[in-house]
Amino acid sequence: MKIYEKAPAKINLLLDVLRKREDGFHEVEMVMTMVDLFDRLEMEELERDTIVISSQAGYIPLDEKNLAFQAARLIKERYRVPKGVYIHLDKKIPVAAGLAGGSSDAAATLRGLNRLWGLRIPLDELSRLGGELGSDVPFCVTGGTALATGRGELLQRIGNPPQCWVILAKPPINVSTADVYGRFRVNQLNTHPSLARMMAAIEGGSFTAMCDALGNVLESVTLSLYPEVRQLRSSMRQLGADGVLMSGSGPTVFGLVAKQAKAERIYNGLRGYCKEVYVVRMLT
Ligand SMILES: C[C@@](CO)(OP(=O)(O)O)[C@H](O)COP(=O)(O)OP(=O)(O)OC[C@H]1O[C@@H](n2ccc(N)nc2=O)[C@H](O)[C@@H]1O
Ligand SMILES: Nc1ncnc2c1ncn2[C@@H]1O[C@H](COP(=O)(O)OP(=O)(O)O)[C@@H](O)[C@H]1O
Repeated sequence: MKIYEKAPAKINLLLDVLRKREDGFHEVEMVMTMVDLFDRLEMEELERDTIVISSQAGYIPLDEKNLAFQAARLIKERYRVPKGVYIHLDKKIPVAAGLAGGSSDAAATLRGLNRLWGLRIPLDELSRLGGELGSDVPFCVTGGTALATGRGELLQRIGNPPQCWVILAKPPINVSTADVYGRFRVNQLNTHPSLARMMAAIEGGSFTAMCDALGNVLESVTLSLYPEVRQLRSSMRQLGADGVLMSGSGPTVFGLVAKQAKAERIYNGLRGYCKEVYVVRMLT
């Protein structure tokens, strides 16, 4: 039997870091949501007890370093499934972009294999299992819009953000999340974004208030390391985006606008010097 699973990209509408923990991770507060830019996974059961990954993308590992491989191995071992699986990843989400492409592939693998092997694992259990693979995986398992705390694995579902268009632009550099967190110093921050304002904006359905409440403290690291990200952020703003922010540890910058025509104008303006630009919507 063959099954298909979609793996959407995420953006962080708010990302605050509260402190560095003893285990090396950072305690965060994040408001995360999904957008309609997807990787597509095809999974087929194998009688042979092996995990095989393929992809049209030449720039990701296909061995045990692949997060989909790790997800398949984890669920197989934990639930003692004596079967194998072939997983094809049709990659559309840019890699190492701050859009959680790998984490979402891992999450889609957990959801897909739960179905393929008839395991009937409840979604919250699957989400907890995802936490063993990475901090963003639990959110990617459940999707929607959520407030994520802890190292990102503690989730509280919140309402949908006001509908709008999202322009994603990724400069041609790869950013390591570990490196960005490693360079981050919480005591060098002058301000923190207001979670209360973001929550009120979403609850009240106010697009303008949501744009005003956007904030990501990791910009302090990535923007100073990579001037091209800072430049892209300014261009997005100059071209008329109502809200602009870097997603996660970067380097993808997103712009929010209410009208499709404006999104298309910004897309055309950016395409001149940025190859990877997408116009998407938030998934509600
Ligand atoms: C920054 C964020 C925001 O959503 O996303 P991306 O930019 O990766 O998309 C996440 O916090 C990234 O989550 P994820 O990519 O799953 O990170 P992990 O694999 O768990 O961790 C990679 C490394 O980042 C650091 N890390 C991660 C999460 C966290 N709360 N504190 C940390 O210090 C650790 O050094 C860890 O070794
Ligand atoms: N299925 C996958 N898709 C993308 N990257 C993957 C995958 N599996 C492992 N990786 C590795 O994970 C790292 C982070 O990739 P990604 O999840 O796209 O980053 P980010 O969380 O910043 O968006 C990359 O170095 C990549 O080689």
